[in-house]
Amino acid sequence: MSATVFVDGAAGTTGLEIAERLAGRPEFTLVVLDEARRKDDTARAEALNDADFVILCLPDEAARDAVGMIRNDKVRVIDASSAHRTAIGWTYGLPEVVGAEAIALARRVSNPGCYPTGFITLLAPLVTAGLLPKDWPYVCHAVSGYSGGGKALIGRFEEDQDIAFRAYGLAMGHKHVAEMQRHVGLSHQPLFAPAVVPAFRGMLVEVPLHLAAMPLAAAPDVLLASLAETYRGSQIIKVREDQPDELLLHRAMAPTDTVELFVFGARDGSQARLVAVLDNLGKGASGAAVQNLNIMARLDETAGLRL
Ligand SMILES: NC(=O)C1=CN([C@@H]2O[C@H](COP(=O)(O)OP(=O)(O)OC[C@H]3O[C@@H](n4cnc5c(N)ncnc54)[C@H](OP(=O)(O)O)[C@@H]3O)[C@@H](O)[C@H]2O)C=CC1
Ligand SMILES: CC(=O)N[C@@H](CCC(=O)OP(=O)(O)O)C(=O)O
Repeated sequence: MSATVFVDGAAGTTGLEIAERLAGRPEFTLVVLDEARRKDDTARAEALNDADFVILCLPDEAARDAVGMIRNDKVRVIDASSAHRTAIGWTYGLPEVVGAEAIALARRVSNPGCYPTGFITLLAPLVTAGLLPKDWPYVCHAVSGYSGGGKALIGRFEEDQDIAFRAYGLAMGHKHVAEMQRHVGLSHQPLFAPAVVPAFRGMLVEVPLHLAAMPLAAAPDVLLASLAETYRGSQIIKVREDQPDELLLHRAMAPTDTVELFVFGARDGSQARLVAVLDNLGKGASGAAVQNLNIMARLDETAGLRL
């Protein structure tokens, strides 16, 4: 018998891509509300309580409200918003870091943010292994395609074709900083400098490191070897052992649910640049939600993914 999956927010950017990834999967029966009822709280409450799985693709406040509407304790939730990423009672939905079994057993799973997916997959294993310090003030630069900001930012970039680069988060305190700190286990908040470029999807997340100035930092080749060992066998997180001269994002990037990790090291080992390249709508959102759904339903975790 197939499990029912209600996608709340299915008309949005993330929700649409989850529906695409689930289409044609016999293990699941997809439930979405039609245009007239998709914001009707009575219809939503019914769907939220009737489904085996609920995937929330909503703004944070609406996601919190949706969780509050669930009265049936059998319903299992995956929240794509940032509402519950450091909340008590929620499992952080990054199986490569928290372990798939924790997600398989959870009733409440919070999908990671797109930028934190890059930051945490790069740093968490290295800090846990003691190859980089946890009490260092890390910096994270990142650029994202404009679909990362949902329908509102898509509308803005498609209306104003003159924007070449948008730096933002300039007041600090971006909503992703808390989960970046928590799920790497850092003593200090990272300084996060995000930007948007006029490409629909795709992102590059970078952690530059002054290794020579850090206490107990391993050499770049040791960092690379550790990441390669951590993700050996993963079909989703691929550690690239080469050091290309440049990394490009393309305006018409094909959707992917993979993450590529790079370690660029200075010849004398004094500096390194850790870089993750991913699709904000893939492992950064919809692909991660489907991977977590597969794990929670104890199916092949890569089923329906674009690898
Ligand atoms: N886009 C991305 O790359 C990523 C997004 N996320 C997160 O996923 C969530 C969804 O984002 P995204 O798809 O980009 O956003 P969108 O703005 O594209 O979609 C959100 C959808 O939610 C609907 N909605 C808003 N309020 C309600 C409500 N009260 N009841 C029912 N539906 C409602 C909106 O309706 P309407 O169409 O009428 O506006 C819209 O269709 C957000 O929390 C976002 O932060 C996480 C990682 C990456
Ligand atoms: C380009 C852009 O605007 N990106 C969004 C983050 C997208 C994302 O990861 O969504 P969550 O916040 O739910 O994690 C931002 O910076 O707010």
